[in-house]
Order: sequence, then C-alpha cells, then structure tokens
Amino acid sequence: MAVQIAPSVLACDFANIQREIEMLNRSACDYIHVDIMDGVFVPNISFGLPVTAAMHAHARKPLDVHLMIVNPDQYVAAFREAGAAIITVHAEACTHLHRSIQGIKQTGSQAGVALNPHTPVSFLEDIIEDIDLVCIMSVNPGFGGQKFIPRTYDKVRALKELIVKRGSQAKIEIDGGVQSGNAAALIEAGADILVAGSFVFQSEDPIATIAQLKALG
Ligand SMILES: O=C(CO)[C@H](O)[C@H](O)COP(=O)(O)O
Ligand SMILES: [Co+2]
Repeated sequence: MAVQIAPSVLACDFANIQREIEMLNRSACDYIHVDIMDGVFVPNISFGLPVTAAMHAHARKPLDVHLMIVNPDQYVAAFREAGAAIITVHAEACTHLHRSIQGIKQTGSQAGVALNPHTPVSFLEDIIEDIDLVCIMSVNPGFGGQKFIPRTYDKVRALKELIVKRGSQAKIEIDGGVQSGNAAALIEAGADILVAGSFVFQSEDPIATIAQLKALG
C-alpha cells in the first residue's frame, strides 16, 4: 500500500487553525495528526479537547490523536467524542495496556500504541494482534522539531517482522523528525504512515511538501 502522510498540527499556526485545517483538506495527506501533551507524561503542554473538537469541525481527513498523557483511559471516550478516528496511547503510560486498547475499541475508534525510543518492539509481542496501529517514536515525545533517532530503522524492521509473523493488521507509524532525508529509508524499512510536523509547516509550500513525501512511497 502507498505510504500515508499525517501532518502534525503541533507545528501549525495556532492563530489560524481553521485556515491550516482547510489547507490540509486540500492536500494529499491521509490523516491529521493531533498531539495532546499534558505537562506530566511529557514536559510540555499543547492543547486539549475543545481545540481537537474545533479542528474536527473543519477537517475532512480523519484525526489521528496521539495522547502523550498520564491516565489516558480516563479521556479516551471524550477524545472519540471530539472526533478522533484513531486514538494512540503510550505503552509507558498504561499499566493495563490490553485493557486500554479494549477501551479505545469500545468507543468505535481505532486503537494505537506508541513506543518511546527506549521501549523495545518486543514489549508488544503478546498484544500485536489487538492493535490497529503502532507509533514508533523517533524522538523523545514532548516537542516538535527534534532530531530523528537513527536506531528507529532497526525498530521498524523488527516491528514489521513481528506483524508479519503474527498475521497482525497493525500499521506502522513513525513520529518525530521525519523529513525528505529519512522518509524513503523509513518506507523501505516498513513504515506505513509518516507523521511530519515542522518539515511540513515550516516549508514554503506545505501542500507541495506533503505531495513530495507522498510521492516517495
Ligand atoms: O508527537 C510528537 C512530539 O512528541 C510530534 O508528533 C512530532 O514531534 C512531530 O513533529 P516533528 O515532525 O516536528 O518532529
Ligand atoms: Co505525535
């Protein structure tokens, strides 16, 4: 399947959110990546439910909501209500990860699990069949515009192997520091979805940048 692109609105112009979402509607992107940070799980605060709902009101692409928060189970239903099509929780934030995944699915949303750079792919061995998406963090979560961690390539290959071995339908998403210099190698390693924040929104022509990433796979 062709690579899918999920621009992260963390890097957009927050004073013009409607305009930014309408630009993404016109682009070739497949999802809109929504980064939720609580200042506890990660050392940064982004935005929450009302802003997500406001984006959803204008979006014609599915919202891919990345929860970088503690106690995510508590907020899953509310983010579904706010328009999430995919809800991703961090493995490191869930004591009962299997229960968290079931909770997301019960809302009707697709269920994703994100892995921090220090968390091995083998952590998902016993639940990979239950997951719709695995988000491999290629930076430490909390900020946009960080440098890509090259060890990610090996993690993508290991995850692809696990998915194939178990016959899982999980998609592989890469989040953090994605740009034209590493995108082709990530696709080659097995990535299905590329999240790109600063590379898209800091470019001269975000629509052309999204098309450029999309054309790589
Ligand atoms: O989850 C995230 C950070 O925690 C963001 O999705 C990610 O950083 C995307 O931004 P950039 O492409 O600028 O790295
Ligand atoms: Co993210």
